[in-house]
Amino acid sequence: MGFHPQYLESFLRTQHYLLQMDGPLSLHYRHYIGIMAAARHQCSYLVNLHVNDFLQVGGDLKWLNGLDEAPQKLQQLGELNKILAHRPWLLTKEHIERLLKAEEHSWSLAELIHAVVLLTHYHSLASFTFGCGIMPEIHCDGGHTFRPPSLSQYCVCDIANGNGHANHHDDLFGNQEVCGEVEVLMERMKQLQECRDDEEASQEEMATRFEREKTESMLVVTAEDEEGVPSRDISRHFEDPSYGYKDFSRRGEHVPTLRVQDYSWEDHGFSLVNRLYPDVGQMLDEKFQMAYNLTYNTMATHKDVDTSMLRRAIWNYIHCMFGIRYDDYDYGEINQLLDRSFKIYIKTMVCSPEKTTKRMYESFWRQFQHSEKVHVNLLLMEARMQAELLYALRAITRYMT
Ligand SMILES: CC(C)C[C@H](N)C(=O)O
Repeated sequence: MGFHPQYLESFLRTQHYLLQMDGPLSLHYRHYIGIMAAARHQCSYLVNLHVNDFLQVGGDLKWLNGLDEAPQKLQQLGELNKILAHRPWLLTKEHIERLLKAEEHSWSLAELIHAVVLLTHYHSLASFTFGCGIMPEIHCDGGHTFRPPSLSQYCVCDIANGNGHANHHDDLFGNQEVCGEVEVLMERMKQLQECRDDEEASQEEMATRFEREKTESMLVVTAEDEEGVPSRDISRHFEDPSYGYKDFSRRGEHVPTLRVQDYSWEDHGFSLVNRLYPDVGQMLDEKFQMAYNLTYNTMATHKDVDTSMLRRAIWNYIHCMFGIRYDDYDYGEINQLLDRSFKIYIKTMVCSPEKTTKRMYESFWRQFQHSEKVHVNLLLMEARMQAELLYALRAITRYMT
């Protein structure tokens, strides 16, 4: 994240507030919820971090044996954790009610909002972590080091010699298709910009385009079908493998549409969070805006480019996978701007981040900078967080009214 200091600041401020500052939940609960959320995606890196923090603030070692050794109140959060992580559109006010009316194990509304924000924060942070190839340290289970792809263009000998340019590797990477990738993309953006003005699609046509993109996004195959090697670390105790994104995408379940007109972060979610957990709504809002608007006006080596169309396509594609529709957006643009290998990366990173591979990371946008790929990861992470939050907050609103 250090590539994007402005964003990093906003991220750290929010995270610090959620974990350390005054809030409805006790400190060890906060870290434990972080562990639960990261474990949903088997993210050992984040699990390890929060296990340490959990113990440091006096958390009970026993709880780390698994959710069933934690207090009933936390156990009840397990269901919400699962649904939020994999099929948030299935959340209903009944789920909320069960948490709020559980007699002595009840959650207060404020506690629940705090928990929901933590869960969505750590689900999406797990996406970012895997998306950037961050692994536990080399001495830990599942750990190995990460070499930035930009380095892979160089020979170790070049670096040792202080020879920064990949001269003799140019032919290797210089095949035609990869070479023109950025220019082709820029040309498409230009064309779309021009067409926008003279051709208005009907409401129906726009709705059809959304549905088509949503259905297609479900069919994007994320990873080789083999199951991952079960990890031996702590996260296995929390994870219920019977429930994942894959289950429903395989069965081709229908994802209902949430129209942003009916429930949006700006008009609905934001004020609900702010009312129940002051300041956090504001911080999240700033962080979303920061990620959405962040630009350096560059495309690989090209400068002074307006990239808003491309960034919007990425953001809206993620929301589209979650069934969230913006009536005024033409989803036809997505197919023009995001190619297959990019979609595979996006879907894997957002829906089953633990399946992201180095190869997937390297296969998309090969001419772009490493920092630009991290930038993509920020967009994916924040869009995912907002999507999950929207569904959780909508269920809470429905319960309250
Ligand atoms: C994600 C990238 C397309 C972002 C681009 N480099 C920009 O500064 O806007």
